[in-house]
Amino acid sequence: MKVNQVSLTISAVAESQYPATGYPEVAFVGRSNVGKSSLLNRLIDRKSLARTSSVPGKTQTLNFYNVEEELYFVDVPGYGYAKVSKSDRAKFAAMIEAYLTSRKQLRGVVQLVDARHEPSADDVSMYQYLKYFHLPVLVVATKIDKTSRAKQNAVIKMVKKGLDLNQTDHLVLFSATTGEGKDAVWQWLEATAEIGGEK
Ligand SMILES: Nc1nc2c(ncn2[C@@H]2O[C@H](COP(=O)(O)OP(=O)(O)OP(=O)(O)O)[C@@H](O)[C@H]2O)c(=O)[nH]1
Ligand SMILES: [Mg+2]
Repeated sequence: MKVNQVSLTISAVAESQYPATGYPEVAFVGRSNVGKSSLLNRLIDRKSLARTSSVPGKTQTLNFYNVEEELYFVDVPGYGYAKVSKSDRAKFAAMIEAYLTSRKQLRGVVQLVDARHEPSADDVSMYQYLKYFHLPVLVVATKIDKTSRAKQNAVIKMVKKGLDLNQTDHLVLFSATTGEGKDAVWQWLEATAEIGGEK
């Protein structure tokens, strides 16, 4: 999909603030600093609409991006960041949980993992959690630009095994830096959110 119009509708911390338009939604989850906001920017061809940072913990709210008045991308705070205080972590967890488990418009979740490392215990928990609630998941192994081509098959194996990836879920190797994998992510998004449009 070629995105012409996209804007941040709201940075929400409570359900009452979620948009009421009823468009399908896709959420982006993953460890802090894994590259969620960067993936989002790459998908919509904007350099920095979603704020990114080399310091983990940048995204602290549920950020709803209206894409072409057709769907929302929801940028979710990262998990597994040790420097976030315990009480803040509990707050984030409750907010994310409420959203993932009760949002009717949520069609699927893009879960990011770092292509350079085995999925962490937090990654595994998150994947199991999403599967428990029967949410379709696209696993994106990102920062693939930091891995040599020769190792790509090994990355696929490592991620599939680490998460015990379900047959029905897909895996895409991705780089926000080079754009590799972008079309494959869009294909999944369009199919999952049931939206049309040319790329
Ligand atoms: N080389 C490379 N760097 C990346 C890629 N994606 C993200 N980064 C870098 O990783 C850092 C974190 O990226 P963000 O997109 O802010 O990560 P995030 O998951 O949104 O982080 P939080 O909002 O803190 O949870 C930034 O310095 C990005 O430039 C990628 O595909 N390749
Ligand atoms: Mg972010």
